[in-house]
Amino acid sequence: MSELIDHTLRGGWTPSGAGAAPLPAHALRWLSTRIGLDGITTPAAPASLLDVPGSALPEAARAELAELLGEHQVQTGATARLGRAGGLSYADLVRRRDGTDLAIPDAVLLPADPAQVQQVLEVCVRHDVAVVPFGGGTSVVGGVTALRGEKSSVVALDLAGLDRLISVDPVSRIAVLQAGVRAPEAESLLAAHGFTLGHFPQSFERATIGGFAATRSAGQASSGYGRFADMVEGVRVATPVGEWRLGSAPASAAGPDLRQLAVGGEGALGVITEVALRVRPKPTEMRYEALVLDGWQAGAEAVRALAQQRVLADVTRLSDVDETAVQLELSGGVKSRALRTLLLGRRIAEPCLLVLGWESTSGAELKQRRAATLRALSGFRSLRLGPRGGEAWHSNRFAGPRQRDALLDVGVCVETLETATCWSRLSELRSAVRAALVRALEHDGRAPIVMCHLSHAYETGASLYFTVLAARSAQDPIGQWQRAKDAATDAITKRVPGHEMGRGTLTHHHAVGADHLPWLESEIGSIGTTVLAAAKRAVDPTGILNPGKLIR
Ligand SMILES: Cc1cc2nc3c(=O)[nH]c(=O)nc-3n(C[C@H](O)[C@H](O)[C@H](O)COP(=O)(O)OP(=O)(O)OC[C@H]3O[C@@H](n4cnc5c(N)ncnc54)[C@H](O)[C@@H]3O)c2cc1C
Repeated sequence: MSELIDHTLRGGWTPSGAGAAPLPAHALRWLSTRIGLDGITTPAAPASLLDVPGSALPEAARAELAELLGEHQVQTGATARLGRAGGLSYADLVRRRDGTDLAIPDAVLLPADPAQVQQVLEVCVRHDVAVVPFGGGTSVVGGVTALRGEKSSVVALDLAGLDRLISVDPVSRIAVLQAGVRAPEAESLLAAHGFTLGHFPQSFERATIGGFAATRSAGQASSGYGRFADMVEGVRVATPVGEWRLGSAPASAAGPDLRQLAVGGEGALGVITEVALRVRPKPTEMRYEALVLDGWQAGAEAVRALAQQRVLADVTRLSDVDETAVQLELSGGVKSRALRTLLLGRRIAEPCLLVLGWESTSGAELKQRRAATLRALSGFRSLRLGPRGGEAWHSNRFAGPRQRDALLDVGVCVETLETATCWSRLSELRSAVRAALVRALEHDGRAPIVMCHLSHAYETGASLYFTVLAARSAQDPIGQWQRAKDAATDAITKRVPGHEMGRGTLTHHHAVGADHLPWLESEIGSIGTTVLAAAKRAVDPTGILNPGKLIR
């Protein structure tokens, strides 16, 4: 296991925590002035100081599981259990820091292969033990919170042992990977065969193949490679009623696509043990560059043009004026001052950064695709910054979680949320969510920083991803964020007059988990929740799988 995936490491993204990306002094000063930090620091509590209740796993179940997996693969010690006590949302991290309200599993199970996963489920059915499938543990929606539901004990089923590349079919370009393979390992296993998955979410360093499938994840290069769900050709799933394999051809009309019960099933409808994935030749050529457009509306129009003319770059990411300003402020220095002067000279009043990235195995093809993208943008007033801005984004693309550790350390409430909608409602949705977040987090006359970007574009619409920075409430840090999240989610799900749906989706790629569950019916209707409950009864009749997530 690499250091990065040591699950006992829940207080920081890497072993060096905030030290991995310390905030420069100028950034801290600026942040203090903007959001008013009052010096609250909450370092992550060492595991030894946390109160961990004894394991409630019945001895008969523990003994049977130990016989099946081996004594070392059934862990009931405090450190192992704390390491799987929740995911990595802001609320999870705050709880982990002050050690309160942690839902701690009674044991951690470490099966070695799909057959053992199937047998574990059979034992857990017999002993009526709840099972939380655990991949990289990077869920930000309470997906891996160790809820017991109606069961008296709950185990975290850690899939780290399912870490193999099973096969590569270079002719069909399909690779079969086990569910516990983490993204960096998946990329290096595939690179040995000349392939890539092209799935690069910000949680790349820690998240797993099974987690990506179970949550319908989307990576930063989704415009080129597609969302994770688009890559899934087939799945092997362990369920309490037996093993289920789905996906025998690239397309099928044999009824509804039941693979989608696993892809997006969030561990409530089965444990994914293997995934057959479409892979692509590993690119040898890359070009990243940045432009600045004037105003969100113009930027969104430009990305819509790219999507509808089908000339999107593989990475297409538009920051709104607030996110662009923060990026400039935090980078500071001579270069950012020079850029501000340049923007003023070009009369770009509301700079919105657009990062574009193309990847290919052929220089000529890349050139052609880049030219098509830039041609489609020629009707929009923009300032071309060239490769430097794009390459800077590319080399820092996984730095966000490290910076979050540093922000948490200095008392910032830092959290993100995401949604998606069609182009005709995109700006209305952005304004409504932004306003809801600002209202909910305004305190003592100080407004929070609310930033937004668009990083997944489709012909019919796009995603919106919000990042919030506010001074953390010393008395009630979790309630402070929960009220803001509720307000934003209400704004997203609110019915639009004349349109029987909400303004946007509850979640574009973070999934439902426990946190979004109260709003799910507003999106899929009571028929939708009944269908999901019926599917669950069919595959998990005693309800052991991931209680309280996705399905009530
Ligand atoms: C800093 C940060 C940045 C992030 N950036 C992105 C991003 O860019 N794009 C994105 O899509 N998401 C992002 N996420 C969210 C998260 O990384 C994704 O949801 C990811 O897909 C979860 O993978 P995981 O292996 O960590 O799954 P986990 O967190 O372990 O589990 C997630 C859910 O899937 C279930 N599950 C896990 N493995 C299996 C399995 N084998 N079978 C059945 N169910 C399973 C769990 O029970 C849980 O409900 C981010 C999270 C963080 C903390």
